[in-house]
Amino acid sequence: MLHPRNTEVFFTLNNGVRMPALGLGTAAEPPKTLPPTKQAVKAAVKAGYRLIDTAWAYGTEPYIGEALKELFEEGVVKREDLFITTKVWPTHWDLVEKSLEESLKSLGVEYVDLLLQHWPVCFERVSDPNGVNGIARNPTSSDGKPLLNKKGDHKETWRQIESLYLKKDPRIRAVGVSNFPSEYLDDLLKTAKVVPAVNQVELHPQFSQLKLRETCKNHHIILESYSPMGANGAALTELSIVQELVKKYDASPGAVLISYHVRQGVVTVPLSQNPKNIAANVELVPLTQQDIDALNKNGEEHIVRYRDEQFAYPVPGFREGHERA
Ligand SMILES: NC(=O)C1=CN([C@@H]2O[C@H](COP(=O)(O)OP(=O)(O)OC[C@H]3O[C@@H](n4cnc5c(N)ncnc54)[C@H](O)[C@@H]3O)[C@@H](O)[C@H]2O)C=CC1
Ligand SMILES: O=C1O[C@H](CO)[C@@H](O)[C@@H]1O
Repeated sequence: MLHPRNTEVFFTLNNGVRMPALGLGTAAEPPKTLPPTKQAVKAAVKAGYRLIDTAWAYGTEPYIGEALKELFEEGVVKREDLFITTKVWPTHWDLVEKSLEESLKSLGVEYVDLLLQHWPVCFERVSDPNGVNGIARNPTSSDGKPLLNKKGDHKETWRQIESLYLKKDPRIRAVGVSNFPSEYLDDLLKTAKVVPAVNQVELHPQFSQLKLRETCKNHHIILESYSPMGANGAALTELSIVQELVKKYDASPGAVLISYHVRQGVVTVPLSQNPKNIAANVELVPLTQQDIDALNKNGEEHIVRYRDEQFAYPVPGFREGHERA
């Protein structure tokens, strides 16, 4: 039986915008900016990817901008065929429009398809010549602890995002959040005028987040998985339950891990700069409901969060499993 490729699957957001199921992740931590990002974006688009996931905080937007310029000039793809996501970092919790303007300028495009609130957290803004556009990405106090803005209100970020959206600002087609647990979504929705279209969170067979899946389903919020390989080191590709499916379907582990999401209506954005892996992640493996249930069960019984952000510890669920601080 023939199956579509993961790059050929699209989901419809709660405002009617179509979002590709598979995208390319481009996270980096400045000042380790990543020129290879440019080549990765070009390889991914040539392999059929239409979604690029980035963020103001990654520092990779200028490299993505260079790749897009060349892809447009070479006639490989048109802007309207792509779906570009960027995000507002907690340093800009009350400066959403400025963040959007800086991202658009770096990307060299007139609009993004999806603007996300990166975290339900507020930081102090501290000057740093090595930061992103002169601002420290992860400001810390003298004791090394995250410099949270105690008077900040993370719901202000959503108010600013939804206000741009409600004004029909042509620079954004859809809006959403990231790293919102169920409790924060429920709270946001008490006052929100716009229901987020997407919630991008860590999600994979070692962290299946069944409660959050239910909350998002009830509100027609599409879930988007980050760290689908288990972040740097791609530990999930070695997981025995994944390896069993690799054998069962004669597939690559990357394809199994991506198909696990796509078959559940979840968008995912693996990071890779390796053309072989970029191509491998495209193959849709016809996992059965039984396979998916087993993977989800594993992710409830043996939870591992691969991303550990100390600044997020005040957010419910982000401290569990992490011993420091
Ligand atoms: N909203 C948020 O707070 C976050 C968003 N993200 C987004 O999600 C993206 C992906 O998440 P990451 O944490 O970067 O990790 P990931 O789980 O995508 O893993 C990346 C690692 O997997 C490897 N890899 C990729 N495909 C592979 C394959 N087929 N076989 C073997 N290894 C493979 C890569 O070489 C890299 O070392 C980020 O680049 C970013 O765009 C990531 C973290 C947090
Ligand atoms: O999106 C993100 O990626 C980084 C890792 O580079 C993480 O801090 C952030 O939430």
